[in-house]
Amino acid sequence: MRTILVTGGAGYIGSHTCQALARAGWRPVVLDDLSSGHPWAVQWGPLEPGDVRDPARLDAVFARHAPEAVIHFAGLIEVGASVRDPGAFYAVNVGGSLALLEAMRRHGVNRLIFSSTCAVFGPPDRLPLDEDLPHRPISPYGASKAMVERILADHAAAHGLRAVALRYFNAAGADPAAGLGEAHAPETHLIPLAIAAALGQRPALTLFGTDYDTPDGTCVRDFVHVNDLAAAHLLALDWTGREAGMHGFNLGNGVGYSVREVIAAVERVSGRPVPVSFGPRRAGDPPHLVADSRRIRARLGWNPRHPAIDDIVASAWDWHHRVFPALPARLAPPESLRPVRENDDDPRPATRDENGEHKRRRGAGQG
Ligand SMILES: NC(=O)c1ccc[n+]([C@@H]2O[C@H](COP(=O)([O-])OP(=O)(O)OC[C@H]3O[C@@H](n4cnc5c(N)ncnc54)[C@H](O)[C@@H]3O)[C@@H](O)[C@H]2O)c1
Ligand SMILES: O=c1ccn([C@@H]2O[C@H](COP(=O)(O)OP(=O)(O)O[C@H]3O[C@H](CO)[C@H](O)[C@H](O)[C@H]3O)[C@@H](O)[C@H]2O)c(=O)[nH]1
Repeated sequence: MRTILVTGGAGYIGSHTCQALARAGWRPVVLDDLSSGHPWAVQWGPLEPGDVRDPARLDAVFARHAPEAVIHFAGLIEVGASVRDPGAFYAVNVGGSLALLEAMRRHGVNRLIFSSTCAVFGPPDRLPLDEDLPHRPISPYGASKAMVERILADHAAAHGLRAVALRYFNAAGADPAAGLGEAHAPETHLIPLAIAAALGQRPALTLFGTDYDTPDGTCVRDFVHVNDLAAAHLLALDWTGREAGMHGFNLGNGVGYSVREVIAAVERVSGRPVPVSFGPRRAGDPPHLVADSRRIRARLGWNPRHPAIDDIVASAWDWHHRVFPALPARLAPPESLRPVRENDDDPRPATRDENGEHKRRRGAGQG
């Protein structure tokens, strides 16, 4: 069986991708510090707890498992947090990628798939967003990913790295049958928050800005099912077996939905109203992001199987209202590995110190 290292494989997109890798005959070894990931999401190979920035830990994992390739999901993900705490984002996203690349070189591994983002582009000059647009990120999060893309291109030229950067648009949906779904804490993403509001778990969903220059005044995003993202990683992996160099691909369905349209989809699927309140714009949010994914379709043969917004929302709804609440407590992380969060929405307990305060394992504003 072929072994692949998956950093951040205990997280949302990483866990779905590990399932796809296992189905394709790979043995995914997950390196994750569990700062936002979950042991219950690691089901298809070993979990190696650790920080991707730790060279000694990386050396031990590479030596023990001898992976052929790497998929690098580990990182901080929240645009708004990156505006408030940019240093943490550069440290983890850029520093972690550099440490990983050096470890790959030390261990003779030269195939890498990297989780990039549409946020590398910033507000674009044209829509939909194709790969030829310049990188002009407006958030530290987007800038950190753009820097890593540049670093990958330089490593490809200097060291023969074969890399694919997949620029996801908005990952959404779940695979409830596999026991997988989105479980960020605190949650910041639109669809899970709208579902939580429909379920009465929060008083209302706050609309961040209703005065954008878009058809209904709210931001427009391109939501792509997480299993369609997972499938793209398999195709990209094959590609690095054939093609030299570093290649970036935009990955979305090519259809935009406004925040209000997503709320309407949650109401249709759940049969419940989503109470809303109105707030100011969120820093770092571009108004309109829709992918032109013709390049990945043509070159890698990517073809999304769940493009309809109602199907995406229905899988998320099933996960959030039925599967996630029923996860047995024994699947919670052991105390020593348990991530500590502030404003924790997760019903399972977090580590607290003797004063009852949440302990934080690191200073980052983790999303
Ligand atoms: N969710 C989206 O819509 C989206 C969009 C574009 C890009 N991305 C990128 O995709 C990747 C995965 O996103 P996700 O939504 O699955 O997030 P996630 O938070 O669920 O997963 C990230 C994983 O990385 C781990 N991690 C974080 N810092 C680490 C470190 N220093 N060392 C080891 N592990 C660490 C976390 O514990 C978590 O399991 C990220 O790189 C993110 O920037 C996500
Ligand atoms: O409570 C909320 C949450 C979100 N939104 C709005 O809904 C839209 C989508 O927001 P998300 O937080 O769900 O997703 P983002 O578009 O901000 O973020 C996603 O795309 C980014 C690139 O822009 C990053 O890649 C990031 O990791 C990924 O989650 C945005 O306009 C946001 O302002 C609200 O109105 N209220």
